[in-house]
Amino acid sequence: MRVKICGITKLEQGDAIAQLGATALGFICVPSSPRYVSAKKIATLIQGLSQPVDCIGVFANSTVAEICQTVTATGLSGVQLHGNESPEFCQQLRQSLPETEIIKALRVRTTQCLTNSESYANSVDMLLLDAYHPTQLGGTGKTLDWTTLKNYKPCLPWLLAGGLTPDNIVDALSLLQPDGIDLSSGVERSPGDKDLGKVAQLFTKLKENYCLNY
Ligand SMILES: O=C(O)c1ccccc1NCC(=O)[C@H](O)[C@H](O)COP(=O)(O)O
Repeated sequence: MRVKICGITKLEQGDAIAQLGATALGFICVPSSPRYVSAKKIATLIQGLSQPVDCIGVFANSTVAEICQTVTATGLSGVQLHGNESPEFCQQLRQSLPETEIIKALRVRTTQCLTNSESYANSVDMLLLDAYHPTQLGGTGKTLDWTTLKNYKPCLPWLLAGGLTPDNIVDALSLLQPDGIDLSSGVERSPGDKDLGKVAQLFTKLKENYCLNY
């Protein structure tokens, strides 16, 4: 199972989180976020990591040119689109960045969102389901209604996000079988400042309950 920890802003924390078992680190490229990191900073963070890990840049309603520029400048291995990007936009991005993983985040407001997720089948590699919030795009700490996802079997692999914590992860994974999980505020002290104790607790829970080998 993939485990993505999002909102990394400090090298020592990103490195420690990768060593604890994260398979992906997320870097927020949305300037209005308190977790925003510039392309220059992301490049430094990625270069400083002591072990290989997927490095995902999180964008919201950026242009193809802006995303390509950031990917080229940083060495990101993937991008997560967290705004209102259409399947056509994702297709265009894929043509411009054929080697880069593309994850489309859907902020689930109604069950119609889940049906619409099928329209991304040919334009992205993975889906991420996050909670809807009226004023914030992500990192809200708000959970999805997991029961509405019980029969969700999309045509693409998917990550469960939204308000996951070391305390609720076992409940979430006992109901759902995503291909991976994504956490941000549930493992931090304040926006962008990760709590390594909470990250360690998360991996302990995952190992105890799912026999994960890290
Ligand atoms: O985290 C942010 O500040 C953010 C800002 C703008 C767009 C996306 C953002 N985060 C995206 C993520 O992938 C978060 O990990 C995801 O929303 C889950 O966050 P949380 O509920 O805090 O675990």
